[in-house]
Parts: sequence; C-alpha cells; structure tokens
Amino acid sequence: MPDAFIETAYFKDLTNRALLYLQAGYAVHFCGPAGTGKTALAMHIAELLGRPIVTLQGNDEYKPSDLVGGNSGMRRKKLLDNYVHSVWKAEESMDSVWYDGRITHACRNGHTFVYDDFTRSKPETNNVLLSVLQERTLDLSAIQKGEIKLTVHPDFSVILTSNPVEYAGVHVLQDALKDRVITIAIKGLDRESEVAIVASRSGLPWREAARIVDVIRGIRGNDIIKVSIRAAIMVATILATKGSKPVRSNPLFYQILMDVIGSEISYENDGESNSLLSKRIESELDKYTPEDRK
Ligand SMILES: Nc1ncnc2c1ncn2[C@@H]1O[C@H](COP(=O)(O)OP(=O)(O)OP(=O)(O)O)[C@@H](O)[C@H]1O
Repeated sequence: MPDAFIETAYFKDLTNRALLYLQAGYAVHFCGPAGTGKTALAMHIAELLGRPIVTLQGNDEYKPSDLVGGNSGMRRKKLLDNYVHSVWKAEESMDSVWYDGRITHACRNGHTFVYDDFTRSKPETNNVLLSVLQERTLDLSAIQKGEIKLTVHPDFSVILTSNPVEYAGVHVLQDALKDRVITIAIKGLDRESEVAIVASRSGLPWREAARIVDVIRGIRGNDIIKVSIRAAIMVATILATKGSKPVRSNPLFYQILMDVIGSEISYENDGESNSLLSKRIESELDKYTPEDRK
C-alpha cells in the first residue's frame, strides 16, 4: 500500500494550480531541490486525473527509442496455397514487430505520463516531447516504417519533475521544451507539511515529529549541507521503533541524527564539513533544555 499522500494547504494550492494547467491542456513541470515532495505530488495529481498512469524515470542512457518504442525481433508469415491440388505455392514474408514505448503507449491510450527527474535524460532524447506537447502528434517517422505520426489521445497529459541544473547528472532544459511546459518552482516544504509527513510516515505523535523537523530545518539552514525531509522521516522512524520515548529525553537522538544526516552529506567533503555538521547539530540541540542532552 503506497504511503498516504498528506494534503496540507501548501500541497492543496500546488495541486489546484497544476490541475488547472493540465485541464487546459498544458504539461506541468515541478522543479526543485531533492526531497521536496515533487514526485509524491506528481503521482497524487496523476491519480486525481483518474486516467491510467505511465511512469518513467529520467536516465542519461536513454535514446529516443527507449521512450517511443521500436522494432523488436522478426515475424515470419508463411502462406501455403494448394488451390490447384496438384500445385503447392508457398509464400514467405518476414517483417519486424513494433512495440510501443511508454510515451507512445500513453499517447495512444490517453494515459497520464509522469516523467520523473526527466532532465536526467539527454535533451535530444526528450525532444520526442516537442511535437507531443505542441502539435499533439507523436512523430514516429524516424523509427517506425509504417505509422508515421500518431495523433495524441485527447485525455493524454504530462507531469514532469526535475532537480535544478546545479545537481550532478542533470541536463539543461532546452528552450524549445521550456516554452511548451508550465514550470512550477518548488522552493521547499513548509514546516506544517514536513511535520505532517514525518508524523504520518513514522507514527510518532505530532509534537515529537515537530521536534525532529525543527532540528533538521535548523541544520538545513546551511547551504553546504542539504538535508531533506527523507532524513527527518528516517530519524523519526528509527526513534519510533525505540518505543514512544519522547525525543527530548532520548539519549540516542543525537547519535541517530549524526548517523542519518552524516550519510546525507557527500564523503568527498573534507573533515571541515563534517565538523561543521556536528557543530550545527550541537547548536540546534543546544536549544533544547539540558535534560535533552543526557
Ligand atoms: N505530501 C506528501 N505526503 C506524504 N509523503 C510525502 C509527501 N511529500 C513528500 N513525501 C515523502 O517525502 C519523501 C521525499 O518526497 P519525494 O520523493 O516526492 O521528493 P522529490 O522532490 O521527488 O525528491 P527527488 O528530487 O530526490 O526525487 C518521500 O519519502 C515521500 O514519500
């Protein structure tokens, strides 16, 4: 059972705007830092559209045929003609077998295409989206001998997510595609949403989840160390398995925090950022009353 989607005022606003654009026939693109709920939101909106959902994860290795489809294998047709009983005529033909790629399948059947981290695919691969979004036709001429242009089903829609281009492995979004989608910049989750998600995913009471979120949001203030909601979910889930001991008096809290957040920062960083990390955690925890630090 997928995790329940928490719809706070923050997410409700994003959902309503995205549905408005999608129902007007435009593709919607959520772009923002890691762990800010873009994928969860895209899937939630896709479910609200009520059409079958086709998902794809951006990948630098993809070629256009990975999205559109191609010819696989050969089919042999043999016609034996014995119309004149004394004459046997055998005709044999071989033709290739076409298979629909995910975007073709979605275009043909009017499904909702959720393309996650799509700018991790090369721009030339994503060019297949251009005619789909503009002319509502999918150009198959480059790949498929028979069917040249597929008219996109009226119920087909596209929801894209991506990280900003500063992230490793993310390609620049080409202008031609940028003009054809409505990009909603996701800056980061508000506190209410983070606490609601962490409480829901860990089972901790709201107040305990809020404590963890506040420490992590305090640490996140530093641009060097990006600590997403995933860390808060992990810390809360671990503490929840230790029974309902309140976070404030749980001696494990600091160490779990260091272990979980430490794994979120890249180890290429020199020791300086690790000591920066522990200093930052110390200063955040120092806001607690002394008994928290037992
Ligand atoms: N509204 C929500 N309700 C429930 N869980 C959520 C919600 N938003 C985010 N989450 C959870 O928070 C975590 C991060 O969310 P998600 O994977 O959607 O972020 P993202 O922005 O797509 O991250 P990335 O850019 O790294 O792919 C996930 O575990 C997700 O299930």
